[in-house]
Amino acid sequence: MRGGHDLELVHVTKRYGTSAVAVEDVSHLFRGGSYVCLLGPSGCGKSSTLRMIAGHETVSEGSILLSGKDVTGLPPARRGTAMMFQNYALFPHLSVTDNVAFSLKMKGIAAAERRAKAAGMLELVDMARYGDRLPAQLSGGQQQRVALARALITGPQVLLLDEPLSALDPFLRIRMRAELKRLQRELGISFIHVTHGQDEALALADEVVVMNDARIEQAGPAREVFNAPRTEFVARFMGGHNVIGLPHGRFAIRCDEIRLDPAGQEGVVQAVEYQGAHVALTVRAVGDQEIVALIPEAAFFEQPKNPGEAVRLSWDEGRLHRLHA
Ligand SMILES: Nc1ncnc2c1ncn2[C@@H]1O[C@H](COP(=O)(O)OP(=O)(O)OP(=O)(O)O)[C@@H](O)[C@H]1O
Repeated sequence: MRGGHDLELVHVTKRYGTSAVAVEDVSHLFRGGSYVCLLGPSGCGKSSTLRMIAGHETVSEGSILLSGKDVTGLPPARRGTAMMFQNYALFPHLSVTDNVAFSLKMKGIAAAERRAKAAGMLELVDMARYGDRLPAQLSGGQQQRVALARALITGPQVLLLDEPLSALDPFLRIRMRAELKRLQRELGISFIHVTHGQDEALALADEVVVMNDARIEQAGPAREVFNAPRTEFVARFMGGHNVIGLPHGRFAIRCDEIRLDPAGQEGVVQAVEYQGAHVALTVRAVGDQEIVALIPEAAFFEQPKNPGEAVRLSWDEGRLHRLHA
């Protein structure tokens, strides 16, 4: 069933000039009110997809529907979407309030109403005290909140975020991540968030859409994409998995499903990496395959292993996921 503010891509292709396709025949339904992360390596077509949804880039073939209405040819301001850019793109000479109220001014809304609405939005992003400052007088995280308020003031059904956290330091990134999720829940609109980061996608998304080479490789709930990668690319890109070649096919298995077991397969430790809660053991096993075992740290330090040592590994056959080409 197609709900209220579903966004649908129907056979969408993007070509830049005569060069190769950036997005190839992508069809996907983004459910209204969901937090979706578009994830994939550099150049796979994430930003192009987002920019086409926003209307900042033309669609070469196919169509984009929002709430069942074809918005493919509409200008950005008339689609019901809003975009928050990676560099925030704030006007340096305008105060925070005027930046947030800018699109309302363009629409001819009276000054008093603009200021009231902007104040409400600044409240929402916890920036009410900073209305009179200029962007240069704010920290990166604060500028980002202003950019969010500026995008949200148009009342979009879908907010598009292009790598919104990439300019922040790791500590702030985790705080803003929680903030984005809270906002999305409170507003009940869809967020489509482009990221390189697997952790970020897993932490935020109701749905993870993994792109590779201009196409969607896998889409689904975060837990499903992580636990049951369909292809070798997804298994490797999401991380946390081994890809193992066995006589009956190629399989993925989570690194934390591999255990040290005196009755297991033989291998030689190549590397030992302390990761806090776990220790990652890289082991060269049968057939010269590298297998990473994540061992809980207490268990590891009961019987520590060093590079060059022989170990034995095992796993439950039932935890193997067959990979498709
Ligand atoms: N304006 C443009 N003109 C020509 N080619 C472009 C343009 N924008 C993007 N491309 C090409 O299209 C492909 C997809 O680019 P896109 O920016 O959508 O990828 P991305 O997944 O967002 O990458 P990144 O994570 O590095 O931002 C790339 O090969 C890129 O070089």
